[in-house]
Amino acid sequence: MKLTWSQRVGVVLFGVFVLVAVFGPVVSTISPFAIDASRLLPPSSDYWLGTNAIGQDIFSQLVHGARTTLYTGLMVAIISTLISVSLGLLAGYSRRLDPLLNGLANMLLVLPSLLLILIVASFTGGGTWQLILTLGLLTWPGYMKLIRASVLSLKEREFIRLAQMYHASTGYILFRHLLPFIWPLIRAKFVLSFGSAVAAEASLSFLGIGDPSSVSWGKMLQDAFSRTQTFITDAWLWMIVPPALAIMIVTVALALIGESKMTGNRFAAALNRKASRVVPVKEMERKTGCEEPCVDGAALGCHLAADDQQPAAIVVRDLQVTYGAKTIIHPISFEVKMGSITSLVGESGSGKTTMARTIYGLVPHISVSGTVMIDGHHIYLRDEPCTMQRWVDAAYIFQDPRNSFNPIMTIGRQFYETMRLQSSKEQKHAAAVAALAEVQLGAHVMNLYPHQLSGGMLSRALIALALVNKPKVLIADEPTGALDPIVKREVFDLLVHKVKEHHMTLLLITHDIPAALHISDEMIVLQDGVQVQGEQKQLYLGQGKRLYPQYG
Ligand SMILES: Nc1ncnc2c1ncn2[C@@H]1O[C@H](COP(=O)(O)OP(=O)(O)OP(=O)(O)O)[C@@H](O)[C@H]1O
Repeated sequence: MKLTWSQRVGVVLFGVFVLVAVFGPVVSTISPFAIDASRLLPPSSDYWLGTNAIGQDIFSQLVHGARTTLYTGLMVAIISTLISVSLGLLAGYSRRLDPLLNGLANMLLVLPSLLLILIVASFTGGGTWQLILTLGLLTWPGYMKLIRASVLSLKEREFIRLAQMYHASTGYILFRHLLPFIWPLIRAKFVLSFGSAVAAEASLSFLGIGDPSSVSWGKMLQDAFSRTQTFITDAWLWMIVPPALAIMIVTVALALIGESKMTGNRFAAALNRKASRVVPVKEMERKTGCEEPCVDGAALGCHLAADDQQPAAIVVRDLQVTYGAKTIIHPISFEVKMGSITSLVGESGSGKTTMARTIYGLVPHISVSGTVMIDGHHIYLRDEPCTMQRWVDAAYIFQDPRNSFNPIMTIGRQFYETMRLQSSKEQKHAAAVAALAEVQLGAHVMNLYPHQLSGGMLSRALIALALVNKPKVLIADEPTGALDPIVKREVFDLLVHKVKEHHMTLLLITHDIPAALHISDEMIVLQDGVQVQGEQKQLYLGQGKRLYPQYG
């Protein structure tokens, strides 16, 4: 992690006070409570910072006070951060818990926090731990709402939806996929909570709500301000300035460490790259006793294509997709034969992506009616006894390769997560390297992050990722859409070559009509969510040929 100069200043200043808190009480031989000197002595070689109005050593109080103040700050930061993060994650992720947790946070936010802390602290007594708990339990709502908002946006990403679909546990999704994205927020929350707790502890001790049995910087200030001698002599110089300066330096140091440049930029960068990695599944092993599809024509989900009795890899029957009152896909039926290439073409907004996502099971049940089967497995049948294994039975390539990888994980790690056929790390590594070699990428790519690869390399890596589990069916949504024409053609050819080499079934969404006509066994044309047939279809395909001659 590279620190800015201001953060380095913050770390050095804060480090000095941590050293004082740890070693100061050892160096200082005088007890902070001992009253064995004259009153209001100015700084000298015996009493480095002088004495207070009752003859106690101010240096000793300052170093012992550092311990109390920093300990309080640390504990409050830990408690408050833990509560913010866990409640923020739960509220953002769980629709059921959100109203309750968000309502609680809103309620605490509208109450005047200082007044609330004062009331609670007065009732709980003046102990250090009472103060820590009061501050820790009342200062979480602001960041909790920030974390909740981030999770609400992150959970709409493809990689989270896929993980949910394949029954990855909530804990796995929260810790492996969401937590890394909100890590910068957590870091900022911790550092800023620490600073505010130091200031709050000082303020409460100054107001007389603090632990009477321990010494703290706030208590030193309260002591100084309560004596008139402080102001009628020069004593304010050593009674008020040292603790006030210490509080100021520690809070400024923490503010510098937690400044937004460290947190904001990385957070924004992480969030701005839409992370839609493929399948992060832990718990999707095939259930035992599951029938092999299409062994017997009567078996569940088994279907033979009508024309030549070749098994159908994808069966779509009376499929309709509706978002609210809007019908995106009107009832449509078709089949894609095993080992064939079918292209789905149509104008922008005609529903191609919606159709592909629906076939792969990425659209909520509530929006879908009709039947979809992949390799004999129903996609939208509840209580389906034999669930399809994604990336073994079928794989999906998203539109934009740069958006298809999690930006904060190496390519290698993303390969490992999707693998289901290999058990040991060595086997996974070997399979990933072999898949990358198939698309002419070297093994070094495994150690790179997505931003270190060009668009063409990412497209190839995505194809390799799709191939690594040897799926029977591949659905590719404009896999070359974001590339320049030359690389586009190279990647397109590579994809088709690999599909044929591995005898896979390909459902391809593309705007490249001439290329689609060249490679496809079947063409499906969509217009406003309706399948176009006959003369109208030929007319559209003919127009496409003329409009996009560069692809021909
Ligand atoms: N989640 C959604 N909620 C509401 N409407 C949606 C949603 N997703 C897509 N749509 C609508 O569905 C229609 C079809 O969108 P879709 O992305 O499937 O088109 P497309 O043919 O793939 O377009 P393109 O070629 O530009 O990618 C559009 O009118 C779009 O606004």
